[in-house]
Amino acid sequence: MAPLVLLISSFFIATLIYIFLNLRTRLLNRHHPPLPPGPKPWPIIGNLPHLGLPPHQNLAAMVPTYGPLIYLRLGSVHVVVACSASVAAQFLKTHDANFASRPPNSGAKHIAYNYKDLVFAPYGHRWRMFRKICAVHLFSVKALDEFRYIREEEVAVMTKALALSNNTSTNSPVNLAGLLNVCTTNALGRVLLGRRLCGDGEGHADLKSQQFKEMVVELMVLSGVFNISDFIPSLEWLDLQGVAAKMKKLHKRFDAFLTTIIEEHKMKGSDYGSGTHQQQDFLSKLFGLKEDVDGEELKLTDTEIKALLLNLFTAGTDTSSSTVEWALAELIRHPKILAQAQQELDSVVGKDRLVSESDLSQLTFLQAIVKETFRLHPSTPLSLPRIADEDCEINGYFIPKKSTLIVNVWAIARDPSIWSDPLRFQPERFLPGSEKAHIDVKGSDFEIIPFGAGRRICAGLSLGLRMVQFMTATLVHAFNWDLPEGQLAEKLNMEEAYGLTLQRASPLMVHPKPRLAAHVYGTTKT
Ligand code: HEM
Repeated sequence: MAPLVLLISSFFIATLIYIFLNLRTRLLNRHHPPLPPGPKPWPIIGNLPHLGLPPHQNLAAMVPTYGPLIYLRLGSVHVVVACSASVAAQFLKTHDANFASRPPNSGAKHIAYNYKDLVFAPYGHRWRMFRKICAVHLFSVKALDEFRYIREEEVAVMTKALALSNNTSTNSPVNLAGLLNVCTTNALGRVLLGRRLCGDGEGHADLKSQQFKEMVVELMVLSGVFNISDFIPSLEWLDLQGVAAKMKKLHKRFDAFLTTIIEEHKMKGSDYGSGTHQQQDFLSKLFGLKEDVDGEELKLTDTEIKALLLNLFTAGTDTSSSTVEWALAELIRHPKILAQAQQELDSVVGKDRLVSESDLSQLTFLQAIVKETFRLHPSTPLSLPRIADEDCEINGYFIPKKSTLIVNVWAIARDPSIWSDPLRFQPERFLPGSEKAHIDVKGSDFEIIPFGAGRRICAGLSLGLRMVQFMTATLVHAFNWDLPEGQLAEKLNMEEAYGLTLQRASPLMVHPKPRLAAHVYGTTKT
């Protein structure tokens, strides 16, 4: 009986909230400029049914009807969606200080240690401290250069695994995403913890690493769900989609994993490195933190350390590896572009060694390919949401305090009023002398903002960009690419699966064919 009473009273409360919100909206519209246009909301649930799957595509489809600034009411929450570069710039540049925090959500509560992390920390002291620590010890040019050898070693391991896959008698195709993910996770693992997380990097993954990858994928899928309880808090106790229960279970697994890592690390001591490389890993640096040069307190608790590691491993692996997978899929579909990129690489690097990170600045065409991939396949198509601290006005529309801001990065980068032939993969548009030659992906050109923009722009932009460019360059340079027998390049499935990150609906299965001198791959004795 009790659950029925609770259910009825929850709906009663939700109905009262709905009536109150309707009244409030009318009152707001009387004293303020109007809210932005948007589809008519349903009672109680508001526009939740309008989101559909995948939401970034459905929201983009609303632009011709409502324009580039759309208002939705999701349950009891005001939501505004920015779907053009100029509207995004209004929010993330002109009014960025007002949108510097993230809205409350079940993922932050149940998975990210109840907002004790960096990604969901409210704008303030803890967030600044996390950003400062990461900026100095992980993402500065000095830190990136210090750990360059690790990324180069891990990419070489992946290259060897791909070359070896070509020698096997089974002739089964390789799941490229799997190896790319192992590569990014191990490169990050060695920088953060001083050790690999996924087997040996050559595809012989152990059970633990398989479980870790599954946890990251599950986190992305759960974080991408529009959880009804986030929008109708009175229904939270019902957990209608079962999302909270799954999140709590996942959190327990992550926490056990991270607690073991921290305890093992404390026992092992802080020194890491071999041969000429004697750097301390990031975790050891975190343990040693006390205060910075300005005397500001920078000491982190164990919970904060686990929350930060959780952020870095989840935000920093899948995003980069899936972007490279999309890049390769586009290049396989466009053999002329692939050949042109290989020509550039051969002339800069030659055929007697692998690409090194120091080559990247000379690879203009390769960089254009990476930009074009970020344009068509941004790894977080709806970026990460922000929340309005105060009421404000954008383009003559009223944006109420506590509105959630969604920036449709995916739609902006396909806007036909900004991009010519927007659905075509055309890296030349970014080459010197072309229409978009000066456009970059680092948050100041709002036509293409795969890393977001403003104060909460991606903390790992410098690493993510380097890693994507480096892995793409290596794969293009070291191999020609065949599809499994019977599959035609022009018919390659380019559908998107839905999650917080933009995965391919069907993983890219390939046969890599080495094209450099044999000794380069490390599979033969020189
Ligand atoms: C292809 C690579 C990547 C892409 C496309 C990407 C994209 C993004 C986006 C769109 C945001 C939200 C920005 C906003 O609110 O405006 C974000 C935030 C974040 N990213 Fe990335 N990311 C990538 C790689 C990385 C890497 C390698 C790391 C770290 C190892 C990382 C760590 C973070 C963190 C910590 C935040 C939260 C920042 C904050 O709230 O202050 N990301 N990323």
